[in-house]
Amino acid sequence: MQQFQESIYKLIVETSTNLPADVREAIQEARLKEDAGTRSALSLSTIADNIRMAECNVSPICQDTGMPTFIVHTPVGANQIEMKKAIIEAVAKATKDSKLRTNSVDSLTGANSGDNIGPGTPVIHFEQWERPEIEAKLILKGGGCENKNIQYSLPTELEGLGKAGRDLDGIRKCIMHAVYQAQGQGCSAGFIGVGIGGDRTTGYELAKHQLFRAVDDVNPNEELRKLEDYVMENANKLGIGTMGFGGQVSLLGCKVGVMNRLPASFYVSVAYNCWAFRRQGVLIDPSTGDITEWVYRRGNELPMEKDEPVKDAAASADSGERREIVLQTPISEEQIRSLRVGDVVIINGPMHTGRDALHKYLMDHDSPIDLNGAVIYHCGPVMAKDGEGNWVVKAAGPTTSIREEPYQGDIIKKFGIRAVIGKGGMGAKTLKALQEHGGVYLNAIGGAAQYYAECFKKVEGVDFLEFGIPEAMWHLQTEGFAAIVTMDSHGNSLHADVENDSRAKLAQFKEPVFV
Ligand SMILES: O=C(O)C[C@H](O)C(=O)O
Ligand code: SF4
Repeated sequence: MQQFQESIYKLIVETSTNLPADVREAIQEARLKEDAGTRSALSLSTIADNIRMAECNVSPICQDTGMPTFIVHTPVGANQIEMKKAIIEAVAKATKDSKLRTNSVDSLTGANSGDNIGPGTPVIHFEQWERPEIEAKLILKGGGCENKNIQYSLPTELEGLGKAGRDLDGIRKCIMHAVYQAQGQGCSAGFIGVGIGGDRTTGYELAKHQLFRAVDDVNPNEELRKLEDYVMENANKLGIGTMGFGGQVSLLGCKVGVMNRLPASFYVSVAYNCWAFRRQGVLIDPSTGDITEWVYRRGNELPMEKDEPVKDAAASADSGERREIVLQTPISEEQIRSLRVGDVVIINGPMHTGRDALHKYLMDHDSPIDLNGAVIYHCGPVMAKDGEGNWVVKAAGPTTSIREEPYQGDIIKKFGIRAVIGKGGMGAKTLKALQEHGGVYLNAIGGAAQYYAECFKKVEGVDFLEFGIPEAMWHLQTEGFAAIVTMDSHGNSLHADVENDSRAKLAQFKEPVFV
């Protein structure tokens, strides 16, 4: 069992740090489709850089290493109880080694278990098969894209698309809507797994299982193959683009499965996965516990091509229309008011992380440090201690900002914050506060956790470690953190623009296609 545990550990490390070749291929193709110099193209090169860095550093591609979900096939008679224990041990070790973030949180108290072990985590499904080897597959699907999953109950009425009936065309509309409603918040461009039928639980399960298909496979069901092709061709006409910046590619893969349903229910369940589509699998020899084969082509088969990173390319992009502005924290109101949507800013100086627990806390408590002119980074990093006991940032991309929408505007005003960095954009209340107070929202590239971790030169301190590592307030000395102004202090929001634009585009898919 010791060797089996070691093999599972290798599977976890590979999944978290080395994006498989089929996923890389889809990202490379997207890069070719985006016009050079656009925000989406620049973001894709940062993503490519990040994939390369994660592989090279053997560190998480994205700081959110998700809900570890294993699907294990075992020969008849194999001891699944012992295997489960070994998988749990391997998860705990991978967490200790900073290959996984501490991601298992008590839902009632908010306490982080610290090792990814707890009721319901990790998720392990066993199934027997009549083959002699063990197959273990793993998906690490993060919380931001999980939040963008959606389940439709047909018949229904869909925004922009009208009636969706209990037929293939109704299903088509649901899938188009699913891509639209995700916008950039699940770190588009994304992959979707779709489950048709089942009940509420098995429908979602089927949808998630579709994500285990290779990106380049062909659906054996002719009708579903046509549906997948249709979605791949048309979803990209929505213009959402990488991170919701607008662009040619919003979807990188679509896989649809079907199962029977009850006469009264007709669910279409959609599992949305970000570009950081981390899934891998291994075949294991039960007599030795050794890995005999990898299930998906590994990342090293397809090196990501090098390109200029966003901060270097941005200045020359779009024939000088895009400005690059270097800001030193604390930032003045005047500096902030001079920024416009589309500007690239490079931040130097102290920065502070803060996400869900901190925002809730700050509503009715004081801040442990002066936040006047400060930059708050919506980020739950992976942290580790070095040989001397000092904290180091191992992975630190942005988290979805919209979750802080109920608090953000009030907190900006209460503490004098000048810039908020996150991803996916924020809503009307925050936009109003940015305008009134003089603040900006800066969009970083979701999932680019290695790329941003390099900008944090020193950990100055931490508050609220009792919230758990991801939720604590980390004080970070920052150098060269590049982000794009997507909401400014003049009432402009790129997110609102792209959403309105894609809503209008969605309407072109209203007419029946599969009749
Ligand atoms: O939890 C995180 O760090 C990020 C999350 O996956 C998100 O996409 O918002
Ligand atoms: S931050 Fe983005 S890339 Fe990372 S898990 Fe969340 S949705 Fe995926």
